[in-house]
Amino acid sequence: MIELAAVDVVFYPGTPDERIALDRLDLTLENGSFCVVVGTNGAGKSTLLNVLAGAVRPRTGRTVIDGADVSSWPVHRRAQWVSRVFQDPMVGTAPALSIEENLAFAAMRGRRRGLRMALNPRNRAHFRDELARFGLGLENRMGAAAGLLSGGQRQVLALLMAALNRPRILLLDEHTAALDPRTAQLVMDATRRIVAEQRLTTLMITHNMAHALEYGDRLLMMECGRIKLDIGPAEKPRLTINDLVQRFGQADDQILLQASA
Ligand SMILES: Nc1ncnc2c1ncn2[C@@H]1O[C@H](COP(=O)(O)OP(=O)(O)OP(=O)(O)O)[C@@H](O)[C@H]1O
Repeated sequence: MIELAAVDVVFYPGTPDERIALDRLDLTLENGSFCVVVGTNGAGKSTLLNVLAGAVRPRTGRTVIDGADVSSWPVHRRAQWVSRVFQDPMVGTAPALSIEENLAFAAMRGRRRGLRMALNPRNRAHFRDELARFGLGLENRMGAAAGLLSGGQRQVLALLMAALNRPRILLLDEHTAALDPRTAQLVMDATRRIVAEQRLTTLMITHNMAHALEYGDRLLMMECGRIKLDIGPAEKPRLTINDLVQRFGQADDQILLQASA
């Protein structure tokens, strides 16, 4: 279970530029929950993910993962439990390393062993099987540098790397926003499969309202650093885009535009 309790994040406190990014935010995520996070620009969504990853240290509050208080753990220590896929496909993979080396690095995370050890025949066979499931032919290019892949292929690799060691929480930060619609669909389908197969506790930020409705079993709407709406598994399947706009009281141009896209 993931718990955030009374988490406050304020940038530039006490100055004219003060920004309250998270406002005494409480959140509990059950294990295996696939939670979608929506909200307007500046609502605090990325800050929420940054707090969970340890990239932003809150002014107050606690972050607890499966009973362990990780509030003071830096990013690298949390990396064994927390995986993240970013919007930019170039961020999650090392371009000069081959596909299999990238995967081996991901497999090594949090363990004291060398790259060569992680590139053993058993792991290689596992990487090949996992890559083959995407249907992109990447399993036949395992020695190719990741930098030679398309953005969509790199994002698939980043997703596979993020999920490889079954993290305690998977953070998806608009991970399909930079992809063309067809590739975005492929990555979303892969996301759904991986999350379901491994029962990964997942938080996914999206500005795509169709994705917000279609994926996940819980939906959070953030506004001004708070959770404005929290829709659970019983209610979410029945939600429509019109419901969302009405219930959020938000005839917001951005949301309406993306809903109709
Ligand atoms: N590193 C930072 N330094 C200063 N202010 C920041 C920083 N990160 C976020 N903020 C501010 O905190 C608030 C929340 O930002 P955040 O990026 O979490 O919102 P968001 O919901 O992810 O927005 P978007 O949808 O545009 O990505 C905003 O007012 C933003 O300007």
